Amino acid sequence: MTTVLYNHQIEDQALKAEKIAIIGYGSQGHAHALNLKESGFDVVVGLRKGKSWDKAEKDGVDVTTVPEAVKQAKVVMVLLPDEYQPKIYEEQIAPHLEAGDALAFAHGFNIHFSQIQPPDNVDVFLVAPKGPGHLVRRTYEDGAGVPALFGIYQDATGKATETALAYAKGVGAGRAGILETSFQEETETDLFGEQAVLCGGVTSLIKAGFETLTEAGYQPEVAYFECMHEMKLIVDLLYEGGLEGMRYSISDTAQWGDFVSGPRVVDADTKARMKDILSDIQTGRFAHGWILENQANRPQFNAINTRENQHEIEVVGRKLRELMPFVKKPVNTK
Ligand SMILES: NC(=O)C1=CN([C@@H]2O[C@H](COP(=O)(O)OP(=O)(O)OC[C@H]3O[C@@H](n4cnc5c(N)ncnc54)[C@H](OP(=O)(O)O)[C@@H]3O)[C@@H](O)[C@H]2O)C=CC1
Ligand SMILES: CC(=O)[C@](C)(O)C(=O)O
Repeated sequence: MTTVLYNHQIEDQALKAEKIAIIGYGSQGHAHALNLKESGFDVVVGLRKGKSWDKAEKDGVDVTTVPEAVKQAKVVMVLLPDEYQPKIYEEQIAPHLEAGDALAFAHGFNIHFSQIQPPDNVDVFLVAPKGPGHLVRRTYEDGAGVPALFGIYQDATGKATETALAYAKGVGAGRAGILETSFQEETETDLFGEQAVLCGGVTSLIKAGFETLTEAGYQPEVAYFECMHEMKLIVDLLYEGGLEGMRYSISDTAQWGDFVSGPRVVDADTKARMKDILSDIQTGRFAHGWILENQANRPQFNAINTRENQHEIEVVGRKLRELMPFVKKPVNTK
């Protein structure tokens, strides 16, 4: 596998001579389209009429229908929700792919779990920023970048790696680092990370801590500041300096608490359950459940989402964030 690459190691003139279609303009789509455009690439966005189409037009990017964008482009980056990709691919993308085109993804789910099976005569690659799309955009605007993984599934032209690296540079990843992976490794590690650590793990930990404090009679506002608001500040220190950097900045009292109480919260049983989660991903059990949930029109997803949005931490948090103008507005209010 290729070592970590940066802008100075990546040639992008060939890709700059081609048109890139970004299919979807959501969290990742808007970031890829705007970052690539500002990096000097020729971008067209493929959408349906609606909220994203209006936003793309307002942002000044070239927007058209999905089939038209595919017809115009040499590289087609699919940034639709994973669960919608197979149907839209079959109906609106596949019929318009030509030999020598490139089909790209920011997550390997549908290729790895064989929900999309591309023709043999196109390149298929992955450029997966390791961060939420809105921060891929915000970081780029700040002059920095979010690291990305790239992977090659199919190299029909012999230039798939050159194209993928130029694309990754264009979205800003070359300012941070670009690491080679495979569709299997990106898919399985990304699903594991978002379930057991980043999203599922952290939100469960935050809610459990908040509930422990409020059930003990402490003010919900204090519990919110302790368990949710300060989480970003601690994670910022981890982002900048790892465990050592964070521990340098917190008190020795907090560091001792970290050492003696942390292992009581996350213990060997937790790690055993993490291995079960990884097994569900590797065997396809998770993917199968997600595909069925969407085929049934998301009954569990919608019920849990409603319940989560009504959790006391959300009620308290919305009230407090309204009082703190410095807290950046949630991405869904832009
Ligand atoms: N969110 C993230 O930060 C990350 C996401 N990824 C991957 O990126 C890909 C995109 O995810 P994400 O950006 O979160 O998706 P979002 O849900 O944020 O955005 C989806 C986009 O697809 C459009 N869309 C939905 N249905 C259709 C349709 N039928 N025809 C045309 N356009 C449609 C939506 O437009 P409309 O307004 O019309 O609904 C919207 O612009 C996924 O593969 C995901 O796994 C990878 C890394 C991180
Ligand atoms: C931001 C990211 O990479 C996630 C959490 O895996 C996702 O949104 O898919």
